[in-house]
Parts: sequence; structure tokens; C-alpha cells
Amino acid sequence: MTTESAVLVLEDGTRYTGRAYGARGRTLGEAVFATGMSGYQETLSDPSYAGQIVVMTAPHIGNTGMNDEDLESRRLWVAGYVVRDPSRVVSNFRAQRSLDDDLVANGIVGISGIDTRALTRRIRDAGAMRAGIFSGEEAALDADEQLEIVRSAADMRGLNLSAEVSTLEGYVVPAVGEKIGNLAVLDLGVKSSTLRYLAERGFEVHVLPQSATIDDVRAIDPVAAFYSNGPGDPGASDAHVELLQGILRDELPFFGICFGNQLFGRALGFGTYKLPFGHRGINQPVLDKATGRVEITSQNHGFAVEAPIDDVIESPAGFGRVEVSHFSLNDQVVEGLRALDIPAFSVQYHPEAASGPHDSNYLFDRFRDLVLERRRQRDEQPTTPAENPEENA
Ligand SMILES: NC(=O)CC[C@H](N)C(=O)O
Repeated sequence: MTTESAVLVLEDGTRYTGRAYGARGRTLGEAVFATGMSGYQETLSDPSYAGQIVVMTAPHIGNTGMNDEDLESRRLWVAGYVVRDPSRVVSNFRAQRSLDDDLVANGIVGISGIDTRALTRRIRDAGAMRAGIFSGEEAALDADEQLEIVRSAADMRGLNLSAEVSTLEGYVVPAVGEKIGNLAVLDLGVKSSTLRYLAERGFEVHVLPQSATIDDVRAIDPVAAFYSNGPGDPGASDAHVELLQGILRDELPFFGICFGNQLFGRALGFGTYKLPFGHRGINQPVLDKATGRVEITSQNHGFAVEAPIDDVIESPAGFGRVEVSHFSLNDQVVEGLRALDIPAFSVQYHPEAASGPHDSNYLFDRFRDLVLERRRQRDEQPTTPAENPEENA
């Protein structure tokens, strides 16, 4: 383990000295903490963390190394990585490399030897904020200069990061088992386990780049549409909101996860806002209002939808009645939305749970059932004479 020093600087001027970890150099981003005791590999490769310096509250990180099977996307996305005590040895039968190897290979500047509990309390009190890690030659910069660099970095508010993480070309994941139909997935930073769960429900999954238009969606001849998780401020994604309004007007059944939930909220006419320090972890309690069941969920969000959690509300954008379906039992933040007059719903948390508990996997079944129910209704509708000339001949 290196003794090379490194420094973490917060925009409020707090400084933490530690050891260089992963790639050397300078990195800037929003400092956020994640409380999962396991699943660092899934966290690092979740595109939703783009632009964020992730602080792990679990003190010992890296024990099980890295493998190719548990990656949630094509690379590691975090802007920086802060840990207390990196494992000196890798011990797992599936490990192919060490965490340090992968941080270096992906150019992720990290820092170790940090009192991550103190840092987490700082972020809880002061809120998520801009930060920088400086190692290698950058560690020698003057403290004032480092702080100036951190303060001139981009703020997460107003940031649209979709183009940085989305696929450039569309691709298809084949349906597993009997095919229901084509599903249009807007890739705003999608995780591979989400695509797998959708394919396992019988959807032929057509993943579209974030720049897709309503014509691109229609060209797939989809039975339904899905919006993924992703990084950035949902308030800065007007084009995706307009596209979703078009999808809803086409009466396609819709499901959204996390960023997809925030954009669904906006499409319905609600606002979004920034949480003080967000929800990131794999033991977040959520109430499903319909069943009264509490789910322990996997979460990673810094923004939320602004909507009353108790009442049925008229969608301000004219999509009929809407209700908050789930909310957080820690702080009453909106964790799910359901439209009552159109076939559409979304959740703020991660039913694909990579990593995390599988309590919420049922939502993928609920989506499949919604699509099948919609089809049944359509098939039962009497056809009009104009649509079916032969029968009237
Ligand atoms: N995981 C996500 O989709 C995160 C959504 C959004 N970027 C947020 O931080 O709230």
C-alpha cells in the first residue's frame, strides 16, 4: 500500500488528508455518501454516479476484488472514490482483478485512509457539495488554489449528463422465453441488470440512445416504453420530458426507474428538487401504499419529485389522475408514482437491486402484467366497421 499522500477538498473549505488510491491526478465532482456494506462493483459501474465523488461509509472496501460478471455497464463511472481502508488482499473465487487495478485502468482518481464517518457527518450536516481529490503532482498544489479549483467546478444542479453515459447506437436484447412484444428503452444510463430483468419478462428490449425522437420510438413498433436511471439533474432534461409526453399521448404503457421516475413526474406536470444529501444505499425502507407492505430497497438518488404523498391529484399536464404509490419511511420523499387514467407508473428506487435486496422485483412483473392487460382490453374492443371492411361486406 502506498504512502503517497493525497487530499480531499470540499467546497466549504474542509480538507481531509489521506493516501493516493487508484489513478493519480485531479478529479472534481459532487461528494455523496453511499451506505451499502457490499456491492461496490455495482456502485462503481452504475452510470447514475457519473459526476459524483462517492464516499463509502463501509470501512473496508475491495475484499472481493472485481469480476466481469457483476459490472452494470461498460465501464466505471464515478468521478472519484473515497474509502477508509482498502483491502490489502483480494479473496473471492470469482475475482479476476483487484479494485485498485480497475480504478487505475478506468482512470478513476481515489483517496484512501479517510475518516469516512466524519466525512459522512459533514455531508449530512452541510449537504452534498462540490469536492476535489488531488494526488500525484496535484497534491502539491497550494491549498487555496485547490479550493479555488473545486469552487469553479460545475454544480450538479442544472447538469444534463445523459449524452455522456448513453449508448451511441441502438441495440437489441432478445426476449427470454415467449415474446410479448418490443419494448422501447430510453438509455439515460441504464444498468445491465435492468435490461436482463425486462428481457426475462418476455420483452424484446430495444435500447435507444438518449437523443431518440418519437419517430425512433414508433419505428420499433413497441408494445410499451421504459425510461432508465441516470445521472444529472432531471430539471435539465426538457427534451426527454417532451419525448415522454409524446409516448404517453400515444397511449403506450410506461415504466420508469429513478431518473425515469423523475422525468415521469415532470411529464405529468410536477416539479423536481434537490435533496440535501440524497438516498444512496441498499437498506432504504419504502412503503407501498396499495398493499401497506414495507420494502427494503436499493437507492441512489439526489433529486426527487415534488408531489403530495396522500391525495389523488389531477396531473397538471393533463394526463388524468395520479397518485404517489410509494414513499420513503425515513423522510417521506416520493418514491413512486402511478397514473390512474393511463397505463403508466414509475419508482424512484431500484427494483433491479444491483446490488441490494430483491423485495421490489415484483415491479417488473407488474409492468409485464400491465402490458398484457392493455393488450387484452384492446383485443376485446369491438372493431369499427371502417377498420374491418370484410366483415361488413
Ligand atoms: N439513479 C438515478 O437514476 C439518479 C437520478 C438522478 N440523477 C438523481 O440523482 O436523483
